[in-house]
Order: sequence, then C-alpha cells, then structure tokens
Amino acid sequence: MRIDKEALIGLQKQLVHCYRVNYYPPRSKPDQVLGASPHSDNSTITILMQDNDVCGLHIKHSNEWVPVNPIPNSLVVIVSDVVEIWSNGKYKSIEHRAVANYNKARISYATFLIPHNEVEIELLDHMINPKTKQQIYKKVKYGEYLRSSMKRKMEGKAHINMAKVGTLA
Ligand SMILES: O=C(O)CCC(=O)C(=O)O
Ligand SMILES: [Fe+2]
Repeated sequence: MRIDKEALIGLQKQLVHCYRVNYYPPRSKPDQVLGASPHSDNSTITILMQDNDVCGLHIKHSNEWVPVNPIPNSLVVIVSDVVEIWSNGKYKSIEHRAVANYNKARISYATFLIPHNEVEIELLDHMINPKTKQQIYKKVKYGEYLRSSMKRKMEGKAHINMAKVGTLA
C-alpha cells in the first residue's frame, strides 16, 4: 500500500488482538452442515493457524470456493476489511468459509488485528486511482463498523457495504 510500517501501526492507534478458537466437530454428513458461513473478517488482518492435517478452510476466488489446505508449520494471513477500506478496494478482504469433515474434528486458531474503537478508518488519499478519482469508501469509526458488522448475520461481504460512499450508516 506504499506506506511504511510505523505509519501503518499509527493508523491503528493501538494494536489490539482478538483471539478466537474454532472447533468443528466431526460430522457423518458434512455436506449438510456448514462450519463457518461465508464472510470476510472485519479486522485489519487475520492470522490463522489450522491443524496440520485437517482441511476445512475455503476462499472465494473467481466465484469458486478454493480449499486452502494446511501447509505444515505455516500460518495463513487473511487480508481483511480495514485494508480494503484503506486501499479503496485495491486489496480486497477475502471471502472465506470453513466446512466440516467426515468423522474428523478440526480446530483453527484465529488472531484478528483490529484498530482502536475510536479510530476513523478511511481510504488513504494516495490509493485513489488518479484516472478515475473514484472513492469507494467513506470515513467510518472503527467501533461503529465493528458493531454494525457483528449485528448482522454473516452473509459474505454484505457488511462492508455500510462503509461505502452513498450508504447511510
Ligand atoms: O476455521 C477456519 O479456517 C476459518 C475461521 C474463520 O474464518 C474465523 O474465525 O473468522
Ligand atoms: Fe474469518
């Protein structure tokens, strides 16, 4: 995003990490249950650790669900909504879901890096395309963005619309 590390940390005002452990019990009919519904994360970035040998995470790519199979001793870094807003849609938050497995339990550990509640997130001026000058996102207070997205049920990326120009918050 053509921004140095210190400035990036400054934009968050405070480095807050939220942590979630997801447990997907074994299923006899995995295609009839959904582990985690399609969503993008409302954080800045998410760092995910998955079991070394149990698959379950899928990302949406070109309108298809693509499995992200675990690579031993590796972490998955997920670009999330705040980066999409800062970059005016250039770096998109990735839509993902988790599916259950036949007779096999899975655990994933997610760390969400989020800005301080009072921080106003808005697109960075230098991320505006000089040709189109189009501004996709408006200024939103992170705490309000977080609360508004948590009030909704997870429906892909529908919640990021509240930060779009022309949408009444
Ligand atoms: O279990 C997974 O692989 C995904 C979990 C997830 O998307 C989340 O906790 O936000
Ligand atoms: Fe997620």
